Amino acid sequence: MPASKDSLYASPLGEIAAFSFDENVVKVFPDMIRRSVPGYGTMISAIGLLAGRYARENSRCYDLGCSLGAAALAMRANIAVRNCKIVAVDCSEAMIEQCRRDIELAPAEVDIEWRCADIRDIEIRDASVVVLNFTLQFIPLEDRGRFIAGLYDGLLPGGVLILSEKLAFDDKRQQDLQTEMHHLFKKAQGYSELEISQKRTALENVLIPETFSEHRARLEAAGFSSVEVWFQYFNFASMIALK
Ligand SMILES: C[S@@+](CC[C@H](N)C(=O)[O-])C[C@H]1O[C@@H](n2cnc3c(N)ncnc32)[C@H](O)[C@@H]1O
Ligand SMILES: O=C(O)C(=O)C[C@]1(C(=O)O)C=C[C@@H](O)C=C1
Repeated sequence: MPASKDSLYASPLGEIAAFSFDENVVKVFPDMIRRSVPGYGTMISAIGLLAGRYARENSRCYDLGCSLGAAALAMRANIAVRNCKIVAVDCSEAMIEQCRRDIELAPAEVDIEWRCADIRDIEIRDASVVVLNFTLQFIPLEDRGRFIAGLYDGLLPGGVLILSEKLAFDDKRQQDLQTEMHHLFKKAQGYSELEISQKRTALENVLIPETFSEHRARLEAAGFSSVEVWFQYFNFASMIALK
């Protein structure tokens, strides 16, 4: 399906519903995420390279909150080991249906299993690579610790977690500046003030960002021995956590 332009928030909306990954978002998602997340394409390419480096024979690579499967596809293009399976999970039926409909898999290639499930409910096991590309931010705060601890247990020794998130900042000047720069990025991508402000309202209490220190503390508490930011563009960052 050709990607359509995102104009979901272009006209004034009387009441702004909480943001959800429904059929309307699915139709415009590739355009929406590319024009909303600074550095998105760079992060997807790097996830492919990291999967090529870390994927192990007889293991699984997980794309959790896969949306339309961009990270899963980047991993598939880079994995060269045998008997390594990609498991791509999303709780939005509209997203998973689109993946199943659109993504052709030649039998010889690395297998991708598309699963419609809540990532808090699945068993993660034998994982050499786990990707959370802008997904943890949508999980209720109180569930994040237990979820990351389970994910850590499912990683093989030497495995990697790639965690990309919208960040918050303790310092108010940084918070204001990074938010302003993100909005300027969106404007430069063609979004109007109205689109930016209505989307912001829709994401309130739905996307809950945390600081890098909070992410690092949770990852270390779960057992990760090394956590670093490898990419940041304004308030969007991607971390590598090593088991
Ligand atoms: C910003 S999108 C992720 C983008 C995608 N990873 C990419 O790289 O293109 C967040 C996704 O997480 C999914 N999601 C949010 N909470 C979830 C949960 N508890 N279980 C499974 N998927 C979830 C949403 O349905 C949505 O598709
Ligand atoms: O913070 C914003 O304004 C966003 O649009 C960010 C964000 C995200 O980080 O997931 C929110 C929802 C859409 O899926 C695409 C991008």
